[in-house]
Amino acid sequence: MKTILTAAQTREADRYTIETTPIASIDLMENASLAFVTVFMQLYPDKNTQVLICCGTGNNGGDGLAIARLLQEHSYDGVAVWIARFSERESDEFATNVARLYNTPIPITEFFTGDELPAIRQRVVIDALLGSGLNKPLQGDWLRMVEHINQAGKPIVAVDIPTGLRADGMLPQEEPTIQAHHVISFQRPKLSFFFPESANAVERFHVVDIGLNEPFIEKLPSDFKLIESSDIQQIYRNRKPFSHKGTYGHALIIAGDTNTLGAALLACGACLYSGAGLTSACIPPTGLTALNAHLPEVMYCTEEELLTMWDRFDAIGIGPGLGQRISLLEDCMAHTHKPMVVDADALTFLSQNKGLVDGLPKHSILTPHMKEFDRLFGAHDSWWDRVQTAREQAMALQLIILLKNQYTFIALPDGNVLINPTGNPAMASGGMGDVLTGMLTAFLAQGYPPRDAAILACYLHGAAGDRLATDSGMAVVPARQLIQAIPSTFGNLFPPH
Ligand SMILES: NC(=O)C1=CN([C@@H]2O[C@H](COP(=O)(O)OP(=O)(O)OC[C@H]3O[C@@H](n4cnc5c(N)ncnc54)[C@H](O)[C@@H]3O)[C@@H](O)[C@H]2O)[C@@H](O)CC1
Ligand SMILES: [K+]
Repeated sequence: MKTILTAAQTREADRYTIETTPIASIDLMENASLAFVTVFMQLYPDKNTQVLICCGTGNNGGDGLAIARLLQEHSYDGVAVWIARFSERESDEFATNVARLYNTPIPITEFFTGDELPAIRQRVVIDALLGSGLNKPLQGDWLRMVEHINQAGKPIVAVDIPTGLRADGMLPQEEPTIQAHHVISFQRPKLSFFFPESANAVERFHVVDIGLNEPFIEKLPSDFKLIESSDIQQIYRNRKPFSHKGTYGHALIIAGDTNTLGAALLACGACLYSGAGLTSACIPPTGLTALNAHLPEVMYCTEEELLTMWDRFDAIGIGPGLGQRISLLEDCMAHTHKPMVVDADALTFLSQNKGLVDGLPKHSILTPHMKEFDRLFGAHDSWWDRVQTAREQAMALQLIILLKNQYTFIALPDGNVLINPTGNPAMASGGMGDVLTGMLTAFLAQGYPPRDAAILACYLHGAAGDRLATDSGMAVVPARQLIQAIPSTFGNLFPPH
C-alpha cells in the first residue's frame, strides 16, 4: 500500500530528500521534469506536436520551464512558453530555469496581466502555472488566464496538479481550476484526485517517481493508503490441491423480494463466481424458478428453514432487493455473531432504526453508496466531510464502512482509510452494488478476514470492470457481464502455477 500525502507532507519529503541525499533542489526539479516528459512523450509521440507551456513563477512554473527545454532537446520543435508574471516573487529554481531557457530558441512571452491574452493555436497546453503551493482560490489575473486556457478547448496536461485544485482537504463544489485531460503527478497522486469534486479538474492521472525518499514517505503519518496490485498478490490464496467445496465455505445471501429478485440473482451469481464453496439463497418462493433456471449451482433456502440453519453458514450477505422481507435483518443479527455484509435495503432499514447498527457483529462490512451513507450518518455537503465521518464511525462502531465511489473508500476500525484504485465510469449501472455484496460474502465465506475480504472484493470488482472496459472496449459494463468476468480476472492476476 502506498501512503497518500498532504501537500505539507510532500514539502516535508522534498526537504528531507534534499537534506539527506546528495541532490540539490534544482536537480530534483530536473528529475521531476524528465519524469513528466517521459510520460508526455508516450501521450503525444508525434514530435511535430505544437505545445504551449504556461508557467507561473514558483516551482511548478520552474518545472514547466525545464519541461520546455527537455522537450526541445527531444526534438519537439513547436514548443512555446508563456510566463504569468502576476506576482513579484519567483523561486530560485524558477530563476535558474529561466536563465537556462534563454540559451534555447524557445519563444517566451511574458504576461503581467490576464487581460487580452492571445488566442492559443498550439495543439496541446501544458499547465505549469501553480502546483501544490496553492494556498487560496484563483482570482484576478490568474483566474482570467485559467479560464482563457480552458476555453481554448485544447487538451491540457497538468504538471503535478491542475492549477487551482487543492491537493487535500475539503474541495468546494464550484472552485475554478484548470480542466486537465491528463495530470502527471509527482511521486504520489494527490488525495483530492480520489474525490468526486475533482472530476472537472482531473480526467486521468499518471504518477511518476521523482526520487523522493520512499522510506521517509512511508513513515509519515497518514490516514489514507492507496491499495496496489501487490497487496492483492499478498492477500489472495490460490486454491489448494485436494481441496473440495467444503474448503471454501458456505455463503448465504439473503436478498430479493417478489419484484426485486434480480438483485438477489446478481448477488448470488457474484458469490458463486468469486469462489464460495457453496452458495445458498434465501429468496421468496416466487423466485425459485428463476433461481433454478439462472443459477442451478445455488441452493434455495426458505425463511422457515433458516430458523434451524444459521450455524451452517460461514458468511452472510444481506440486503440487495430485500424489500418487505427486511425483518430478516433482525433475525440474522439475533442468530449470528460472525461479521456479515450489509447492503442496500438492509442499510436503509438501519438508517430508520439507528439503534440497531450498534448490534451488528464487530467488523461487519457496510457497503453504502453516497445516499445510503448520508441516510445512515447524516447529510454531508462534501465528500471530504463524508469520508471523515466514515472514518470516525468505522472506529466508533468497529465496522468496516465501504463508501462506494469511482474510487471506493474503505474505512477500517483502526482509523485507516484505504482507497481502491480500480473501477471506471463504464461500471456506473444498476446491479453493480449487488455484485460487490456477493463478492464480499464469498471472500468472507472462504475465511478471509473482513479487512482482506473488503480489499480483495473492491479491487477485483473494479479490475473486472476495467478489463471489460479497456480490453474488450465496452462503453458500458452490465453487472451480469461483470460477474462472468470475475474468474478470468482472478486468473489474469494470479495465473495457476
Ligand atoms: N517534491 C516536491 O515538492 C517537488 C515539487 N516540485 C514542484 O513544485 C511545486 C510546488 O511549488 P511551490 O511551492 O513553489 O508553489 P507553486 O509553484 O505551486 O506556487 C507558487 C506560489 O504561488 C503563490 N500562490 C498560491 N496560491 C495562489 C493563488 N491562488 N493565486 C496566486 N498565487 C498563489 C504561493 O505563494 C506559492 O508559493 C509542485 O507542485 C511541483 O510542481 C518539483 O519541482 C519537484 C519536487
Ligand atoms: K499545474
